[in-house]
Amino acid sequence: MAKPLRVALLGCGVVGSAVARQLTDDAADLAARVGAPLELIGVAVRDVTKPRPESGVPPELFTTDAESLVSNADLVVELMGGLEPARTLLLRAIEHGAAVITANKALLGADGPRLYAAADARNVDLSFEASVAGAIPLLRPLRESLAGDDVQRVMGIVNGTTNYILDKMDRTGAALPDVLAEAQELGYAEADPTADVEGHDAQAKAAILASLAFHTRVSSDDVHCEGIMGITDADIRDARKIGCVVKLLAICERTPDGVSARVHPTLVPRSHPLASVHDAFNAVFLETALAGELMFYGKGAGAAPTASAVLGDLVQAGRHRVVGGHGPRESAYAELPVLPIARTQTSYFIRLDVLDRPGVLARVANVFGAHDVSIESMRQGVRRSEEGLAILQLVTNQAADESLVATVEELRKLDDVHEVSSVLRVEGM
Ligand SMILES: NC(=O)C1=CN([C@@H]2O[C@H](COP(=O)(O)OP(=O)(O)OC[C@H]3O[C@@H](n4cnc5c(N)ncnc54)[C@H](OP(=O)(O)O)[C@@H]3O)[C@@H](O)[C@H]2O)C=CC1
Ligand SMILES: N[C@@H](CC=O)C(=O)O
Repeated sequence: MAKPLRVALLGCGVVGSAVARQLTDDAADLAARVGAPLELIGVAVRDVTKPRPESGVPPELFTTDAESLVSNADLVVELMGGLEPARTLLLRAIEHGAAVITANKALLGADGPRLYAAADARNVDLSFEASVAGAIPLLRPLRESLAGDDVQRVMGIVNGTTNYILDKMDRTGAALPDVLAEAQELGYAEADPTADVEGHDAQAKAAILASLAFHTRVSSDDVHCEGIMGITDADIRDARKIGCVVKLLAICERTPDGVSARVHPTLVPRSHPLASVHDAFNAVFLETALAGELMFYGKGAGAAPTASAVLGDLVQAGRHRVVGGHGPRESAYAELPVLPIARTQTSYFIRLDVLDRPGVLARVANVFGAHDVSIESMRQGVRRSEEGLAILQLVTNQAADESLVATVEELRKLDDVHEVSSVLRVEGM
């Protein structure tokens, strides 16, 4: 057995506590797998007086001096979250030659290439399996197993909180704010849950996935993002009526013109495997040139599942310290253009409240035709006779998003249209 490896833990919240607990409870097995004991030398937190019995960390190991900690460690595990001071601390740890492990998708989505380059230059491991889809082994397959294949499409549910909320709304009819509170209590939501419900957490994960899948530089700002706060009970009911369920999807595509990445609420047919992803579970589909279709499924959030991914990275990085070698590198990449959402091919579900009068269907259809958008299906809903309105629910065939946006704009201006009451994208029909 080699001499102990010094581990610095930055953060001891939901995930950090579970990692610390496992480092103590499973010390002997982890040491055997690494080939050296993992010695926790300190845990950086904001408040050293906060009791954290669940972590099993002796009180004397807590510190607010994260900088000294990272300068003295062989392995640094960052579970604080946020951009700063996490970025500065990780760069400092790399500079000191420590291998770094992080679950911080916000930081990687915003500034991943800078960290990848720093780790490569210093020849140290930078591992971040837990940053996307929690416990699911997804990034290592992308970085290693599929390195010789061409990934063409990544489509998945990568935020546990919003899946928990949408699934609960679908299954129980509960209201969004009540279910969000539950997701927070269960430890799925980010410290600021707006990152979950407004789609920014999934946006950062989509940037990481697109960068790894297509070996190019995609940052969070390149990812079109819409959250779930606008999803209403009526949307959930409409989805049900047309045999769909609403999911927040991250979709990354390689096209002949470049790459695209987007996150938005999406209608998914109930027959599609993603429709059966319940609670805080995540699932990701990959379509590749050689392997064909692959699906990854598992727990995407929560203390223990996320700790599993972090510890996997820690064991691998520790092993490299003991026997040599290093994990995959990310600083060699193509500079592929990132396409705006306007040029992405997609389908829309549109709900219209129209005046029920002769010729209305033809006039509505003309608007679609004028923008080269064809209608896949149309359903006329219950007539609200006192207002003389009828509800039309239409699903389009695939078209450029800009044509679909223009179609909706023109529908809004049509005299026959009282209101465009819902617009959602559809995938997997
Ligand atoms: N929760 C989950 O299911 C998942 C989380 N992640 C990611 O893991 C990371 C940690 O998440 P989570 O455990 O939920 O977060 P928490 O908010 O529960 O914990 C954050 C911890 O970091 C400490 N901390 C925050 N800022 C500082 C600072 N400036 N200096 C020192 N310590 C600091 C906090 O200290 P104190 O306790 O004193 O406030 C706390 O212990 C995040 O990047 C998150 O996105 C990834 C996958 C799943
Ligand atoms: N808040 C995130 C936690 C994991 O990344 C989520 O809900 O998925």
